[in-house]
Amino acid sequence: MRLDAKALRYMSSDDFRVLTAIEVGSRNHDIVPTPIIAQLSHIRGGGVNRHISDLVKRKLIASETNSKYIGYKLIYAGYDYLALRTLSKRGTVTSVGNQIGVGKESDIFVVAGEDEEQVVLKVHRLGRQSFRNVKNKRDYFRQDQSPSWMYMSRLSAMKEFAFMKVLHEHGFPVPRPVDQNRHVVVMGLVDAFPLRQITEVGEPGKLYSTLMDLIVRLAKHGLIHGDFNEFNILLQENGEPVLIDFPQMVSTSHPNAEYYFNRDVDCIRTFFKRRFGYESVLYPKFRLDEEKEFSLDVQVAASGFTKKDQAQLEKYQEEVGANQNEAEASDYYNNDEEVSDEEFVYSGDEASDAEPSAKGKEAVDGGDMAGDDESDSEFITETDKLGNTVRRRRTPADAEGN
Ligand SMILES: Nc1ncnc2c1ncn2[C@@H]1O[C@H](COP(=O)(O)OP(=O)(O)OP(=O)(O)O)[C@@H](O)[C@H]1O
Repeated sequence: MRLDAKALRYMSSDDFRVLTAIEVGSRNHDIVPTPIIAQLSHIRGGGVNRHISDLVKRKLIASETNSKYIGYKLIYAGYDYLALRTLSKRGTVTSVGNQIGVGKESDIFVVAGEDEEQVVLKVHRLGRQSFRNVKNKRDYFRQDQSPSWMYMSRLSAMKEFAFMKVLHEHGFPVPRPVDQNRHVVVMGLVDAFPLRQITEVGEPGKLYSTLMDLIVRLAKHGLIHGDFNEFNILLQENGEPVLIDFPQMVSTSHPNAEYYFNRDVDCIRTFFKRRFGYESVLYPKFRLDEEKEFSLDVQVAASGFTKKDQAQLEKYQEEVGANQNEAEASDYYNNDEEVSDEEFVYSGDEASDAEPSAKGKEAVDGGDMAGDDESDSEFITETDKLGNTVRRRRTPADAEGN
């Protein structure tokens, strides 16, 4: 995935007006005809054609023909540009740096934020891993009938940001929420390793209790993570966990709340047994009569991420099987073949019906998802300050011997 921020500088404000006009026009048109683009961008005459062909060349939009006319639509990169431009105007992103992660449905970058501080930029890309699973995928492409992938990615980013905000405000260990626009979330950079990469901890019992306490504390606040596992928990050097990803977070009043709660608990139990040989007879049980301290689920709904949004995302997750436990699903994702971003068109049509699939986490995590294979030279196993054995990706600093 490319997120070539340098190219932002070479975009004129008219280029952006045309790009924005296509975004706006997409609400009512599968493919936006040139006269509408001219009208929405207020660029008259031949000017608009020049900008359009420029944007096509830069692969920010794609041209498409239907039975009546030739029109244009945004593709991934174009949507990225619009979000980046907004974030940079707000000053929450000042330059784009390196990609540090590829999730199943996101790309993660470390970028400079306000005052040059390093922050994480997460670009949501719903649909990337799931084309082959979706039963009614055509529905997602027809904007007039149901949400497009672009829209779903935006909802997913809104959800992540809304939850991160309320959780952060209530002292939960999550990254600091910085900003959100379209399908992009900006958050604090957490200096930690995913639990998935930790092969040994000093006191597994202590960490186990901390994590179970976190599950219970969330429930007391009206929430269930729904995907509480070694991929979504980062472990800091002081031994404290940070939750980074909550795509499936649901209210404790959700009809399947008990199932999700138990699955979170089981995930941790299974992981601790397998990875650290640690087992405990003590583990939390779901209790609806639990005295709720807060109803964060209600606060999230009030924050702008509505119940309707939540329901739409849930429908999507059911369709693609995304509410499958991530650890169980990892083998499946590893088998996906690589796909180029250009092939992935958001709204649409026949052309987007090809089946691009996940790059999968392996693009960044190396062989990690496939198992515990330590032989990958992309990775280093070392001991951190707390005596935990951790496995991490090699950086240029390692090559320089720093
Ligand atoms: N705030 C952060 N600070 C540091 N690293 C982060 C942060 N957010 C994400 N990462 C890194 O990026 C990786 C992927 O992030 P995340 O789990 O949010 O993406 P995702 O698309 O939801 O991935 P998946 O669904 O495959 O787990 C994480 O495992 C972590 O290594």
